[in-house]
Amino acid sequence: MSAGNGNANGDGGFSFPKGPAMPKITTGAKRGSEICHDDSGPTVKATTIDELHSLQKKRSAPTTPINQSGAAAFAAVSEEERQKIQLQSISASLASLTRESGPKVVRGDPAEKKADGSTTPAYAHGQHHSIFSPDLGAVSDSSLKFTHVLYNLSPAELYEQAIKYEKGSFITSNGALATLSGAKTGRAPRDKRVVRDATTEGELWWGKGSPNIEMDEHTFMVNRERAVDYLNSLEKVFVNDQFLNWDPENRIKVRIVSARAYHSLFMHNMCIRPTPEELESFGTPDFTIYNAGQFPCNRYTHYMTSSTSVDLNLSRREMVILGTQYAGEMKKGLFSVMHYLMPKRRILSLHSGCNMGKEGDVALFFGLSGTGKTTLSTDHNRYLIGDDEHCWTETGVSNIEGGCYAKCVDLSREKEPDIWNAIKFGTVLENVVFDEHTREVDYSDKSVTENTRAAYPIEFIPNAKIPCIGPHPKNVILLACDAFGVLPPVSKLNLAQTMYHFISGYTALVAGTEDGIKEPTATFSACFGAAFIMLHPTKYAAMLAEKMKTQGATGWLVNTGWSGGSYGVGNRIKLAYTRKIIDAIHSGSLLKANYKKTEIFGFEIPTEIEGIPSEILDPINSWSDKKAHKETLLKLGGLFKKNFETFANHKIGVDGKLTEEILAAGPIF
Ligand SMILES: Nc1ncnc2c1ncn2[C@@H]1O[C@H](COP(=O)(O)OP(=O)(O)O)[C@@H](O)[C@H]1O
Ligand SMILES: C=C(OP(=O)(O)O)C(=O)O
Ligand SMILES: [Ca+2]
Ligand SMILES: [Mn+2]
Repeated sequence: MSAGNGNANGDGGFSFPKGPAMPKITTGAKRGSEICHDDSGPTVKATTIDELHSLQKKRSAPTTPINQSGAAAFAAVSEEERQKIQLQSISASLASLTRESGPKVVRGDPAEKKADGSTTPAYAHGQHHSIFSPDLGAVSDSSLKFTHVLYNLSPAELYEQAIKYEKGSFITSNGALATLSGAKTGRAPRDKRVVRDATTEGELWWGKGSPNIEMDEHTFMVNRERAVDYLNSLEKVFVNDQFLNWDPENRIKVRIVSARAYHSLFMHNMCIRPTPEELESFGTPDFTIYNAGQFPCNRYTHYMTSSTSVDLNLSRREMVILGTQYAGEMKKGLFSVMHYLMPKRRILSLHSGCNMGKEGDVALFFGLSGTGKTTLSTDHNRYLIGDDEHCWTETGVSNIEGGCYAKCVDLSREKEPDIWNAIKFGTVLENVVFDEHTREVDYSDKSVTENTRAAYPIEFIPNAKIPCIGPHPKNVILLACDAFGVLPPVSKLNLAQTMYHFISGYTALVAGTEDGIKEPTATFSACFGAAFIMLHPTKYAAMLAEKMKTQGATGWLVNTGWSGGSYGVGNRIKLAYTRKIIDAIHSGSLLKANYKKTEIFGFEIPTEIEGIPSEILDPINSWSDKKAHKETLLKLGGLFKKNFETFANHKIGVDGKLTEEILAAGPIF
C-alpha cells in the first residue's frame, strides 16, 4: 500500500510547507459602537429560553367533541382515561408472555427534556404525562424501566427521529427521507415461516411449491419473545395504529411496533392513515407486527436456517420480524394475512395494480416484481386506485393499502413524471445514492442495490382515486417481463388462457447485473404472487374465473420485457410503446382490432396498433435469427409445460370442465 500524501508524523513524515501566512480575517471589532437603531421590533413574549421554546409548539390532535344524545354525559371517556386505555393496549402488545404483564409504557421521546431539565416522561406534544404502570408483580429488571412509545408520529417528527438517531438517514434535495435498509435490500422469502396449527393445518397450502414453510407454535413464541424483549430493551419504540383495505366493511386494524423511524414512516405511508377521530376509537388491533429487524433470530432455534426470520401466526394474529430491516417485508407480510382473511369472506385478494378511466372503466395489472404494476397503473390520464394489493368483492375493487412502493432504479422525470413528482417531503427513499453536498439523487446509481425504492402516500399521485375503490374490472392485464423476448408485446386471451397464465405467473428477468450473464432466468409464481398466497393457487384462480365470467372482463397478456431478441441481443420494449398498448386496451380500440393466432402458445395478437411499428407486434418479425427465435420459443414453452405439471391434477371450480380447458390453453407442440 502506498503511503499516499498523508501528513504522517514521526521519521520521514511530512511537514506543512511554510508558505506565506493566510490573510487575517477582519472581524470589525469596532462594530459594537455602530449599533443600528432602526430594527428593534417587539421582543418575544417570553422571559426565559425554555418559555420561548414552549411557545414554538402548539398542541395538536384535537379530540372529538363527544356528542352524546340525551343523558349520560358522565359516561364520556375523559381524555386522560382514553390515553390510559391506549397505553394499556400498547403495554399488552409489548407484554412478554413469560412474565405476568406488559412493560411500563409512556408516550413521548425519552430525549425530550422538560423545561426544568428533568427527564420525567412526558407526552410527545410537550404536555404532562399520564403514565400507565402495570402491577409490580411483573418480576424482571426489564419492568424497572420505561418503554417510551412514539405513537403515530407525523412525517416531520419521524424525519427528526430518523435523522437524529438512525445512521444513513438524510434529507435529499427533493425533500424525501433517504434511508438504508441494511444488509437486506429485498424480501427474504426463504426465511418466511407460517405457524402450522390445528386450524391452519387443513386451511393453508402446504408442501411442494407452497410458500408456506411451516414452523410450530412453540418456535413462534420463542421468536416472538426474542423480538418483544429486544424492543422492550430499547429506549423507545415506534407504534403505528393504522388500517388496511378501503372497503369499510372489510377494513382491518393493524398495529406495527418497530424500532426505527424509517419503519414507522414507511408504514405511515403504505397503510391507510386514520383520522384523529378514528384513532381515538381505534381499540384493539386485529393484527400486530413486531418488527425487531435489527436483531437476529437465534440460529439454534428449530426451523431457523439463517439469522433472518419472518414469522406469521394467523391464530394469534401476529407477525414477528427478526434479522431483516427491509421494509417491504412488513407490507407484503400483511398482504399474506389478507390473502388468508379475504377468501374466507369470499373476497378475492389480488397482487395487482388498479386504475380507472374517466368513464369508470377499471383495469387490473397483475405481475411479478418489476414487471410494471406500479409504473403502468400510475397513468396521468387515469385515476389511480392502487399500485400493488387489491380486493375484488361482490361490488367491485378496493385497494388494501394507503400508499405506493415504486422501484426507482433509472427513474426519469420525462418517462414517469407522476412518480418523479411523488418523491418529495414525506416520501421514504430506500437505498438510493445521492450527491453528498447537493443531496441530489442519482437514480441510475445501483451501488447499494438495484432494488431502490420510493414509498409515498397514494395522494402524492395527483389523480389518485380517494377513497381507493372502484367498480368491477373491465380489463385484466397480465404483465410479464419476458427477457427471452418471445412473448408478443400484447396478446388477447380467452378465459381459459387467462387462467392458465394467471396460475403460471411467469416472468423472466435477467439473472443479475454482473457482466457476462446473458441467460434470462424464468420465474413461475402462481397467481403472480406465490410468495404471498396462503391457499392453493387454484382457489384464487377459481374465484378470478368466476368473477371475470360474470363481469365479462377481458384478459390480456402484455410483455413489458424484451423485443427483437433475448436479453443481450434485443432490447427492452420502450415504455412509451407499452403505454400505447395499454391505452388501446383501456379505450376499447384494441378489442376491435384484427387478430392472428401465434403458433405454440396460441395467442391472439393484433396486426396493428396506432402509434406502434406493426412489425414488433409479432416477435418473429423483430428477430433477425429466425432459427434462434423458434428454439427460444420452444424452450420457453417447455418451461411452461414443466411448471404446470404440478397443477394438472387439481380441479378448478365445481365441475372439472374449466380444468380441462385450462390445461388445453397452454403451449401446444
Ligand atoms: N416497457 C416497460 N413497461 C413497464 N415498465 C418498464 C418498461 N420498460 C422499463 N420499465 C421499467 O421497469 C420497472 C417496472 O417496475 P414496477 O412498475 O415497479 O414493477 P412492479 O410494480 O410490478 O414491481 C420500472 O423501473 C420501469 O421504469
Ligand atoms: C414490495 C414488493 O413489491 P413489487 O416489487 O411487486 O412492487 C416486493 O415484491 O418486495
Ligand atoms: Ca408487488
Ligand atoms: Mn410495485
